[in-house]
Amino acid sequence: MSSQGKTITCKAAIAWEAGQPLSVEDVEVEPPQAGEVRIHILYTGICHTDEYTRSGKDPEGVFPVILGHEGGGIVESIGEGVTSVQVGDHVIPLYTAECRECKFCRSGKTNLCGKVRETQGKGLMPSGTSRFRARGKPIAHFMGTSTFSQYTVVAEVSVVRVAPAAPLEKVCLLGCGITTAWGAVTKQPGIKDSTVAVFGCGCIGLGVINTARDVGASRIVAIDTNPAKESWAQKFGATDFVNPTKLPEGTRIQDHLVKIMDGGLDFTFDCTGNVQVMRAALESCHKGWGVSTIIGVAAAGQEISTRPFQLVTGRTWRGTAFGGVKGRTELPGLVEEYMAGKLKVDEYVTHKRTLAQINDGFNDMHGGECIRCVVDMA
Ligand SMILES: NC(=O)C1=CN([C@@H]2O[C@H](COP(=O)(O)OP(=O)(O)OC[C@H]3O[C@@H](n4cnc5c(N)ncnc54)[C@H](OP(=O)(O)O)[C@@H]3O)[C@@H](O)[C@H]2O)C=CC1
Ligand SMILES: N[C@@H](CCC(=O)N[C@@H](CSC=O)C(=O)NCC(=O)O)C(=O)O
Ligand SMILES: [Zn+2]
Ligand SMILES: [Zn+2]
Repeated sequence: MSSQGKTITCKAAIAWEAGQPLSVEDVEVEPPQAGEVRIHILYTGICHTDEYTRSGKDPEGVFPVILGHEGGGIVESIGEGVTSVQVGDHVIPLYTAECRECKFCRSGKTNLCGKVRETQGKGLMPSGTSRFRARGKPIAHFMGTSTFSQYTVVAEVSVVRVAPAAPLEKVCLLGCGITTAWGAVTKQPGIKDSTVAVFGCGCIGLGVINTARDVGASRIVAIDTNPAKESWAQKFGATDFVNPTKLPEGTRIQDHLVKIMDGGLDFTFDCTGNVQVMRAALESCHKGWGVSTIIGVAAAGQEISTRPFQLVTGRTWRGTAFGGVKGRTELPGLVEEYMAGKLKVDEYVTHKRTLAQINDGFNDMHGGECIRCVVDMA
C-alpha cells in the first residue's frame, strides 16, 4: 500500500538535549507540503559539524532535533508543485539550497541562497513548521536535511537528483565534506603551480590536499597534531607533513612555515575549526599575495584575530561554505566525475555503522582514525 499522502512512522536518531547521545526511536514524518519532497534516506555520513551541533557548540543549535546533512536516498513522495524531482529518483539533500531566483542565486557571486536559510537556521521548514514528531512533541529539522532519519522532508530547492547507477553508500558523502573541499580549491583561482598549506587532515583537509594535487599545486604542506595523519596526507597528495606539537619549544607553526617556505605559502586552508589555527593559517601566507581560506566551523563565542598589519601587507582572509558549490547545478557532474574514476570518494570511508550504532559512529570520529563513517539507515 502506498505511503504517499500519509504520515510515516520510522526510526530516527534524535538529539533530545545538547551534549547527550542520540536516541534511536520512532518518529512520525508528515507528508511533504507544497514545494517539499519526502525522501527515504538509505545512507548518511557523519560530519564533524553534526558533532559540533550535538555537543552544544552551535549558536544556532535547536533541540530536540534530528541531525545529519550528508545523506543519500530515494524520493518517496513529492508535494504540490514540485517539478525538479520525481518519486523514485535517487537524490542527495542539500544544506546549501539553490533556488535560482533569489538575490544571492542571481548574483553569480555566491552559492549561498536566501530562499530557505532563515527558517532552516531555526530548525523549521519554509512554512515555519516541522514535519517531525516524536513522543508527541515537534522535533526540529537540521540544516534543511535531517538525514539521521529513515524518512526526511526537505524543500525542493534543497535536493538534487543524481545518477541512479551511483552507489548511495558512497556518493552520500558528496552531500558535504568531499564537495566542500573540492569546491574550496577548484573555485579559488591560481592554485596551479602554487604552494599550499592545509591545516587539519580530516575528510575536509584530505579533500583539499587531493584537489590541490589534481589542479597542479607545486607543493602541498599538510599540518596536523595527530601523527597518524601523516600517511593519510601523503596518500592524498601532500608533499610535506608538519606536526606542530613536534616543533622545538616556543616555535610557532606560522613562523616555521614562513621560514621553510621562502617567506610563506601562496594559499592556506583551515580545516580544523580552531580559531588559533585559523590565525596561524593566515600568518603562514606569503606577504603581498597569500590567501587564507577558512573552512572549519568555530564554536559559539569564538572569534578570529590577527594584527591588521597582516592584511595591510597583502594577505587575504576569506571563507567558504559548501566550497562555493551550487548543489543542484553542480552535484550531478561531481557524481559523474566519481563514476568515471576521476574523483576519490571510496577512499574516505574508514568506518561503517548501522542506525542503531550511530553513537558509536560519533565515537569513531573522536578516535583519531576515522575519516568518514557511513551509517546504513536500513
Ligand atoms: N565550511 C563548510 O562548508 C564546512 C565546514 N566543515 C568544518 O570543517 C572542519 C573539519 O571537518 P572534518 O574534516 O570533518 O573534521 P576532522 O575532525 O575529521 O578533522 C580535523 C583534523 O584537524 C586536526 N587538528 C585538531 N587540532 C589541530 C591543530 N591545532 N593543528 C592541526 N590540526 C589539528 C584533527 O586531529 P585529531 O584527529 O587529533 O582530532 C583532525 O585530524 C570542522 O570544523 C567542520 O565543522 C565541514 C564541512 C563543511
Ligand atoms: N550554525 C553555525 C554555522 C555553521 C556553519 O558554518 N555551517 C557551514 C556548513 S558546515 C558543514 O558541515 C555553512 O555552510 N555555513 C553557511 C550557512 O549558511 O550556514 C553558526 O551559527 O555559527
Ligand atoms: Zn558537513
Ligand atoms: Zn536562491
